[in-house]
Amino acid sequence: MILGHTHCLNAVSRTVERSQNITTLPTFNHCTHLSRACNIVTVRNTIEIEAKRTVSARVARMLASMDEGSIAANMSGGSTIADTPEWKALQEHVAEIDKTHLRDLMADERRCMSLIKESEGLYVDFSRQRVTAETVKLLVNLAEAAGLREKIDGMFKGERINSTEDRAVLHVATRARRDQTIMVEGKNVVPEVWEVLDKIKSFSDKVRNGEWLGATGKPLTKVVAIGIGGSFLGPLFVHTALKTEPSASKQAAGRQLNFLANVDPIDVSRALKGLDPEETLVVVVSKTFTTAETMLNARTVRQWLKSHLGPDCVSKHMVAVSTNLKLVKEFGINPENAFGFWDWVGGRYSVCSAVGILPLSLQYGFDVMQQFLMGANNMDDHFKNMPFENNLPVLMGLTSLWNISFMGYPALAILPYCQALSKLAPHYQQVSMESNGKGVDMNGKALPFETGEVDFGEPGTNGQHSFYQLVHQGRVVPCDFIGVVRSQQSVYLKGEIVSNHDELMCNFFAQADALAYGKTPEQLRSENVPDYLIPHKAFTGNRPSLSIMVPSCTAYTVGQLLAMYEHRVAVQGFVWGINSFDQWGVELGKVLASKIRTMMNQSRTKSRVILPSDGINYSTARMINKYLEGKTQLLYPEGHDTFPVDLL
Ligand SMILES: O=P(O)(O)OC[C@H]1O[C@H](O)[C@H](O)[C@@H](O)[C@@H]1O
Repeated sequence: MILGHTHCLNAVSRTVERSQNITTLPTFNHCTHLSRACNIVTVRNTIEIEAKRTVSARVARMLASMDEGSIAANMSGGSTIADTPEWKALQEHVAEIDKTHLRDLMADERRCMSLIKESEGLYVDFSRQRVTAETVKLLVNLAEAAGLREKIDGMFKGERINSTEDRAVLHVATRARRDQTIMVEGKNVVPEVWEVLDKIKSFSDKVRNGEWLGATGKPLTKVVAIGIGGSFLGPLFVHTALKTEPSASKQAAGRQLNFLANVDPIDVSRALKGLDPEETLVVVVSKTFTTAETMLNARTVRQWLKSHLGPDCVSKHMVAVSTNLKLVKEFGINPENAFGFWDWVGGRYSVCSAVGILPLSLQYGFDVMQQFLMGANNMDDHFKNMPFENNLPVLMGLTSLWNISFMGYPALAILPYCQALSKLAPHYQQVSMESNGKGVDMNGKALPFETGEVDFGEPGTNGQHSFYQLVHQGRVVPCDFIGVVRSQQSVYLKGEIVSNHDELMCNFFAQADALAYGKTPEQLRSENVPDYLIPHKAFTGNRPSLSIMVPSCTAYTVGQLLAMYEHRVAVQGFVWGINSFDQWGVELGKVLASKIRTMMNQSRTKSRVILPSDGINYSTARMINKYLEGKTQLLYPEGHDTFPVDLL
């Protein structure tokens, strides 16, 4: 019992020490280290007393508010990765690292050399992480204790590692080479993958070369991709990355790809604005084909097409990407015009399936997208085969886990110094936060530590003029800096001392060192900064970051980056012992929205006031009634569609 307490209170103390630098405190009611044998009330009192002695009043208050139930609920048996000696060794190692400053660590060139990895054309520099060779060794030990190698192999072998949905996790198969073999339950799935890819090539070629025409005989040069979440963010990331890439943009000449994700009618209006329905092809992208937002948007756009082109236009103007071909047919899309994928591809991991490859091939041509698939496949091979010490996604996953679980830094800023990568952060937000934002392990046991990280980001240098202040002098937020050697676009003005891209990259190099080194009061004094300003102008430094440099931002390297970040998330989840491939946390809100939808319909059609007795709380009922009073939307006119004003 004492051991358990000591361990938990160490975590508490560390967190409180850093509490100026983090957003949330850990969930102490997940303390599984409390001995089951001891009396629950005594446990709580002991922690309270200890906590008051060792940590701040804020944490003590939190602990005091824990009820017996929450402690008891988490005292079930079984162990987690946090019970292993390898985890504990890392916890103890934190004290060693706390004695160091990055300023000194960076002076050790041998250390830096061992932390810079060059592989697959990528240059990845871990030297500004708060780690030493010893930390890496301990992290690799932890990975081995967690069975990381077996788990990676299990994923590639098509084992049903998504246990709560009883599914394999094989997005790697969607970018497999034609001659690769990836078995799922005794069957090689690669031929099926290529059957769909061949169909995408043939269809996108026909649309692009004018063989496939719209209902009125016009070429379909505009594409609207309707989808949300994983059926949107990955394709948007890749589309944004390739827009200004010279060879891809040449292929896209005269073509346009718009996305429609939000159920907000404003998004409908913006996605369709300026489009001629006669020249527009609509791709409905939904793994399930049941997502409320996507289906309402699909019905809305179908109506927009029909109202302009007549009732029979759907077969020429609408195609679908889904695993649910039955619902595609019921929607009215010819199954011949549907592009399938499989339940072993998770939504947020689906950009390499038809979800991304169809709309992107329509825009850039299949050959460009094949380069993208090859880049992702290259990173898959690297991830599968490379020893942990030189495995880029493994090292990224382990160092981020170190930051989150041991150093107490729960966020990550993704800062590409490349405008083309501006949608990496929103995409990665879903991949990371939906995958690893979990509270229980694979067996449903509450975890004694928090998982997941808070991801956000903006391209540099924009972020520098926005939120970097906090990152430099406020909370500690580990950063991923991503730079590109050769820009997609080159500008070098006569008379300027550097090119525009060099100017951008000067910032990329500077920011990582500014975070690591900071600026001391002594330095400021030597610059004659007045005393009263010294505390304001000092930078503590010692703030960790990762620097990634890619040779150029092409379809191939974008594929590599995508897969590297996907696998980073898998590594974290595998080591924490959670299921990174389900997403039950998104369900509750959907169920409540559906309940409110029914009430809203009754209220709109029968002018009925919503009451708490309808099974809704007072505050929500009152707020909905207030909304309904606003009369921003009148009763739906019988038999008429209303479109956003812009599209009327
Ligand atoms: O592709 P769909 O079935 O329409 O799903 C779209 C999205 O909706 C869900 O709410 C999930 O949280 C996402 O993981 C998914 O990508």
